[in-house]
Amino acid sequence: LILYRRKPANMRNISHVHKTGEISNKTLIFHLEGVLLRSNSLFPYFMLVAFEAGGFLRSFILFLCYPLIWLVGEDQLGLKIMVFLSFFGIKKESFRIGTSVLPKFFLEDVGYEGFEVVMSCKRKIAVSNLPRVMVEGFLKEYLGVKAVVASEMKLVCGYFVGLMEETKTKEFVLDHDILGEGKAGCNAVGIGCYNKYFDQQLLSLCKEVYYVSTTEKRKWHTLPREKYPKPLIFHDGRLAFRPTPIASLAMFMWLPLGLFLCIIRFTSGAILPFKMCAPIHILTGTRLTVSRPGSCLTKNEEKEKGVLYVCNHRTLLDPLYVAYVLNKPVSAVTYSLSRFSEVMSPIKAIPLTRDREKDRKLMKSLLSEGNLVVCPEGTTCREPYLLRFSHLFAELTDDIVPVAVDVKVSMFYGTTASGRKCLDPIFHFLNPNPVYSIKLLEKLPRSYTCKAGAKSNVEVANYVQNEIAKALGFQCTGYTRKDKYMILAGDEGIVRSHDPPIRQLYRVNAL
Ligand SMILES: O=P(O)(O)OC[C@H](O)CO
Repeated sequence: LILYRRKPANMRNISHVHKTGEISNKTLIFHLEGVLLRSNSLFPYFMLVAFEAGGFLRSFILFLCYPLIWLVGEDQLGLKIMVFLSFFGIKKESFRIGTSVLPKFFLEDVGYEGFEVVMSCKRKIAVSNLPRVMVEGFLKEYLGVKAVVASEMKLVCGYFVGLMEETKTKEFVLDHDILGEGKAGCNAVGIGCYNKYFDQQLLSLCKEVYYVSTTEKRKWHTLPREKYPKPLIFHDGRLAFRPTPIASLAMFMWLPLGLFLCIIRFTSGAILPFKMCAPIHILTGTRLTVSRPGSCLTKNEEKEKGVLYVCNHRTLLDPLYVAYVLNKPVSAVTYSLSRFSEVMSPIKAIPLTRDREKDRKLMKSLLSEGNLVVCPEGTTCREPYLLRFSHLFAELTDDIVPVAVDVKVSMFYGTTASGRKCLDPIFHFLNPNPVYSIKLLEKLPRSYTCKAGAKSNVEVANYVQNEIAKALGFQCTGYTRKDKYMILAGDEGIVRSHDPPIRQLYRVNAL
């Protein structure tokens, strides 16, 4: 039984869209929450805004208000309460969550069946009850919608006051000539959901109207990753889970214990020798899986110096885990290392300058002293993709060992593009069971090196990138650090180089 709040005369069920196949050349007006998203609750999206833009305290207040929001209705007064609590006092200029954080969560909530219908139309107009700043980035970037009809947020001196302007949908559509084709009497098709508010005036502009029932939506499948209209490679924000009310409750209940475990994990890692901190890490719930190449290393190879370990970059902690697995002294070079991380690092960690000559000299001298770990992507990537490998490392030595690194977290991401980088290890260790996986691959064959094999540095870098991708089942891309930061933070990710390291802790004998 399908119940509709209001059934226009020309209304049909969405399942008819496929049968007729007539809408591909028409303008489609669809309701984002009603037609694309499987979940009926908007709370997680506001929780993300509150947490990422406002912090723990703001998200906690929003969480405490959830019973009231639920009572007054998430679509009605509850929406206004969520908007107010999440946005009040946030600076508009620095608000990038709509493009850097929310698209991942929207994509994970998209229903495959609704998505197929929406994407079958070339010209799409989206309507949403959420503020424009939350949805526009996703709708335009991933779905290619022509226009978004959603509320603007009121501003005072560049800050959100937490109130939405009233949306005059029909006027907006007509004024901007979004429908074209002579406005009234145009060839538009509307799709809404029976229990979601979908501007009735807007519907009156449509020749055909389709509705989705909630019964139908419950049977919808999640959109498989390979069907994403564009690969999701970069995203920002600390929360690694969808903050539904129940999941948020779990997070807030976990925090006191999590903080305690985080302090133990962090301080033991920074102060104790690896051999002593390993059992502490295991007891506190961190996991490490290691895989080594088939051919066993000879005693001489184990003691070898001057080996360059080239790994992909998942978090700031990659070189530490590689050092732990190797169980021999190594140094690490890395870009954008915060002073805090540099000081706390239990291995010799030195920031790169991005001046090719200076970096070459630095890495050469470190290799002459011992083994070195380098992450040529130059920045971390959270998804199963590898960014372009900078080829500087390939020129330095022929003794190269690729290392494939992966990390699994369930609550917080230990990386950030626009947040405080010094908190990266703290957030990583705040996870209940962070899992690290290190795969040491075969040393590069002589034929695939620059000196002995006469390969170009680019060929070697690409070869290593491919070997690591194969080992992890990831995809190689040509994206760079600059691309990532332009997308997520709106800058090039250039780090102000600081003075020479004030303190480097040589923990060689700690091994
Ligand atoms: O993700 P990023 O840009 O903070 O990169 C991490 C740094 O390279 C520190 O290892």
